[in-house]
Amino acid sequence: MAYVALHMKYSVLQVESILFKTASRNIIPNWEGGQYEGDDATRFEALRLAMELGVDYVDIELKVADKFISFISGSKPDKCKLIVSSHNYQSTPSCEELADLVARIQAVGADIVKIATTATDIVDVSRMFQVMVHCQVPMIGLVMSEKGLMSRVLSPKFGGYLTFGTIDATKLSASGQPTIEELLDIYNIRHIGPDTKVLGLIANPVKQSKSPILHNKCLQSVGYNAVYLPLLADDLARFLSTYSSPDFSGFSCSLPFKVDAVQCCHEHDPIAKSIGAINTIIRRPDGKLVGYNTDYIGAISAIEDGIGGPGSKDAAVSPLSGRLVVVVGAGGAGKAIAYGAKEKGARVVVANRTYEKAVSLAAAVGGHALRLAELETFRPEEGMILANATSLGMYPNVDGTPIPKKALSFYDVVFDVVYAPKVTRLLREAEESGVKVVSGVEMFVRQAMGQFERFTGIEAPESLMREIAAKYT
Ligand SMILES: O=C(O)[C@@H]1C=C(O)[C@@H](O)[C@H](O)C1
Repeated sequence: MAYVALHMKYSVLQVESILFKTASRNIIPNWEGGQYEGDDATRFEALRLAMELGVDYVDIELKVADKFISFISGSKPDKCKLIVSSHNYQSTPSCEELADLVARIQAVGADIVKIATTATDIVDVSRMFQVMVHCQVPMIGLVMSEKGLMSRVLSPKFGGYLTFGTIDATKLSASGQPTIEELLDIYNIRHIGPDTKVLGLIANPVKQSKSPILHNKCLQSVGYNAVYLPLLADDLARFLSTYSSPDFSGFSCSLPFKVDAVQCCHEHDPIAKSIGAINTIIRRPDGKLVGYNTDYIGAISAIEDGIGGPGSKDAAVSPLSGRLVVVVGAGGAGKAIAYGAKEKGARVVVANRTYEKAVSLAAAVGGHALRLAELETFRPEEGMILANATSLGMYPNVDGTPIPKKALSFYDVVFDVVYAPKVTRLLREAEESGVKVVSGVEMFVRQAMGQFERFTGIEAPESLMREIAAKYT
């Protein structure tokens, strides 16, 4: 498997096509987590031949490095650098253990140290970063699995010698590996260096999000030195306290952390405080975390313009005024929509799987609560508006929907916060029932505009955001 390694030298990247004998798992020996079951002599001979053919690097496992160096009896061409590697497919050791491993690899005569571990929690990556920034020799430090992605993209920021990307997304050599195209075109890795700010979406799941493509393309368009990452976290507070550097300067916050985020922030925008949910966290230079909610304006303005046409969000009297809005879901997005609908003069009904949460949110906005099952027959009046604020229908569970199709004809307008896929089962069935629909893509773009301006202090490039959202959702 030919590998393309993105080689960072003083943050100038050279994309080099390098044959790594052991880079691809199907020729990493099985005792190092790969699939190669042959003998070392055959492997060593192939590496020796590769050096003769002029490869820039040869990568050999620490366990057999002494044996390999004896095998080539010191006849390594000066041009070829020897990478000595260690793979851990189960976990990421402590900083001390990683530092000890660096020393052991150095001691066998490596030109470049390479340590690849596995993240069981996204905070594991911070230990690799700590060892990399203090390493006195060229070092490749990578943390495998989806939770380790930031180690691959931020390698140039923390002094990594190179990072790996696969040419074909269907043929990874290690879990969580991005493609070369993603590294270059989405993460703009050629321009990542020690001063690059880190932004990202803290959520679980996170793979479905289009925020990375949206924000990274817009950051590049305005020349702002930051990269936006999908951050698959298990605990919001632990993530924020681990990555506490001012360089980690702004986050989108989504399922399931929008309500937790309130307790994690030191200060809150008044609207976010009233809603009781945060989808945008800004770390000020003094280290304080400030919470905002851009879902509110994103969803409500999308629904208003969806009901009354473009510009209705600015009308003296909101098209929502006096209407009955049924909000399905009492989590972060549901709180934002229920609060926003009330602010716009609507009457609010909240339905939620956990009825007590529906009762609590309904009480907060002076509305009523429903059990999910009651949606099937709930039809107190004409002209109602339905807003789905659950993740039902979100990729990959695209067959989910919060309400039976036959009940959709009770509504004038149906809105879905879910934007991946762009046309959810709920929106499809609403259209089939002759109901006006408002896509979650509208909310997604509008809430992202507010976030972008908080992240950068620069007005969001709306037309570019709409172009990207149209292309990638
Ligand atoms: O990228 C997403 O899917 C996130 C989804 C949301 O609901 C927003 O509040 C976040 O800001 C972005």
